[in-house]
Amino acid sequence: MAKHSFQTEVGQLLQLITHSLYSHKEIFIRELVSNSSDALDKLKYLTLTDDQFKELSFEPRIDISFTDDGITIQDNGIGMNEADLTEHLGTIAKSGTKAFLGQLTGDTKKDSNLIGQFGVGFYSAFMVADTIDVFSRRAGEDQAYQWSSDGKGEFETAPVSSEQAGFEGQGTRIILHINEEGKEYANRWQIEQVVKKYSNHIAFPIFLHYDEKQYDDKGKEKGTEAKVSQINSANALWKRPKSELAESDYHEFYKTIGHDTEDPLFYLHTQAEGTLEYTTLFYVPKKAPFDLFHADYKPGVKLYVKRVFITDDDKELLPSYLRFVRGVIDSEDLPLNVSREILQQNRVMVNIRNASVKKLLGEFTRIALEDKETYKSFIDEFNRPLKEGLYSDYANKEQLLELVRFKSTKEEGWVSLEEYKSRMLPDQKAIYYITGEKEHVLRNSPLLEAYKKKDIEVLIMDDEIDEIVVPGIGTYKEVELKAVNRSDAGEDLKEKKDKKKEKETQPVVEKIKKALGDRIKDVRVSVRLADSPSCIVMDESDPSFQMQAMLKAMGQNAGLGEVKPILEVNPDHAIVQSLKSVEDEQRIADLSFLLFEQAMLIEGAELKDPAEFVKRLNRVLERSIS
Ligand SMILES: Nc1ncnc2c1ncn2[C@@H]1O[C@H](COP(=O)(O)OP(=O)(O)OP(=O)(O)O)[C@@H](O)[C@H]1O
Repeated sequence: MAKHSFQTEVGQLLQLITHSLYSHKEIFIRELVSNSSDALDKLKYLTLTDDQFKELSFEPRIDISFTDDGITIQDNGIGMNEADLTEHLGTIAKSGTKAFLGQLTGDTKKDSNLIGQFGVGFYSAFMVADTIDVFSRRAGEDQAYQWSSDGKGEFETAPVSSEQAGFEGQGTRIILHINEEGKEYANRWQIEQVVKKYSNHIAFPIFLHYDEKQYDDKGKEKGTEAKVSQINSANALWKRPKSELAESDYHEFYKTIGHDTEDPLFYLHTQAEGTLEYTTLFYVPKKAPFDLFHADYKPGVKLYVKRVFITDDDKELLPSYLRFVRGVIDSEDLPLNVSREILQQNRVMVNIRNASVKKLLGEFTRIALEDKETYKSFIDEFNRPLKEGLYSDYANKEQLLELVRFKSTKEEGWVSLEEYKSRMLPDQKAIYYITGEKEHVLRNSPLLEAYKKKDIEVLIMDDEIDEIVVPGIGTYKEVELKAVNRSDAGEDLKEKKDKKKEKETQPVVEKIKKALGDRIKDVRVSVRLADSPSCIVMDESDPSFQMQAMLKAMGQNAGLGEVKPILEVNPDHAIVQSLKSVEDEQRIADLSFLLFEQAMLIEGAELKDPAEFVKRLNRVLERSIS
């Protein structure tokens, strides 16, 4: 026997599973059955598309039986050789596993939800088993192998004979030597109930082997008889008429294909007939999948052709901004041997994809109108991917603009652009927004003072994607979107009297400009300030502070040079007023720099030279108390 150690993450995950999923022990059956079903799907596909497997006589099935100390689950699917066993049952292939494990809090309830989204798979069986033996033979290979482990850090693999494996041909047999926790499942009724609950609509038959007690005429036990019965309905759920399906059927099926412990937020079942015949069953999870923002996320939609599984690893079945959707696409018109490479150019596939996007966006729109509470939960989780759609799915931009939500200075919670537009003041020229990292910093920004005073609503955009997406929106129903931290948004606020003030304050502006020199791009008289003496804005053509930080983080700031802000000063503020009469160079410099540096600080920007700032501050303070 060859000894192997589990990848560190597997060890951690095993620990967590046993502690967090305690109240959901039964899911081990769902996970093992789902793995068997995947293995059958894979082999079925090969028998239809690969010459090497076309002759294979193959009646896909899953068998569950009992041994003296446990439960056995067997399938005649694709199987695994020694390398597969070591890799698939010794490591976790999912990207971002480390980051995921780092997110866990130690709070059982929260962690069990997170683990639900992560998908525990095979390892969940260690909740109910002291040791697990896996016997497997890969389709097309002669040698069978055994994998054994007690889930405590190591596992062993070895070649075995057909007798030892317990079967001829390809497939996998998993023997769970159950522990105290697992005992309750080692009977016919429990297994039947759990399989019906989660795996009724797995497309392959599941047979249960059990001993039935026999009685004589007098009702006395005379022995047992071995029986086999099929315990699931083995039809693809999505193919059944909607009228025959209850919400609970949809929900349990979701838990199987979505590997989730919770019900979905909502689902959408479409059976299209006509020029193209296909079925789609889409689910939106309650919680965002853990890998939603990982570049190598696992897609959630499986493609079938006439109920034959084709792929679950195609990121193009839906546009990437809808990658949180789980479910099934089943086409009657695609060829079975459609190669995954040409799928994207296939006319049928393109049509199904476009129609699916329309259907999904239509459903989101309906929910937004009819079920505010569900829509809020949806936006809480999926606002950001929807915003990605604004720049990646031009054809549906108008509809996406109605779906995305923002925070606002006028309302608690989420607001839509439509709501904003309906609240605009009669002479308001644009939809105003402010971008930045932290909501509370934005809400307290001096840039908002004039808008507050004039009762103009401003959208608060603290999601880092806003910075990239929103400037590209341009207009919403012919109303321009304008960032208030941009130089030209101030123009809109200007009134006649401001022109006069601008003129009067010009000498002060010149003084400050001279004092600050090349630290700033320009100094201007502000119309946006009410209480604060100064603020910082960026020139129309320059990237904002966050954009600069983002470019820097991505290593793309080379050639950008130093981007300088524009300083705006409040002509009515006492500090600015006082500068009119100050002649002492040092004092002009101190006050000018303090106006500039405080505006930087309030925007959350870093000061170039904090020590100098403190010296200046102290000079001014000293003078004020002497
Ligand atoms: N019965 C089986 N037949 C063939 N391969 C299997 C079987 N069970 C597991 N495997 C292999 O082991 C891998 C790991 O299984 P595991 O259940 O841990 O995760 P998964 O199924 O890939 O992910 P998840 O369950 O979260 O979707 C599978 O992807 C598959 O390659």
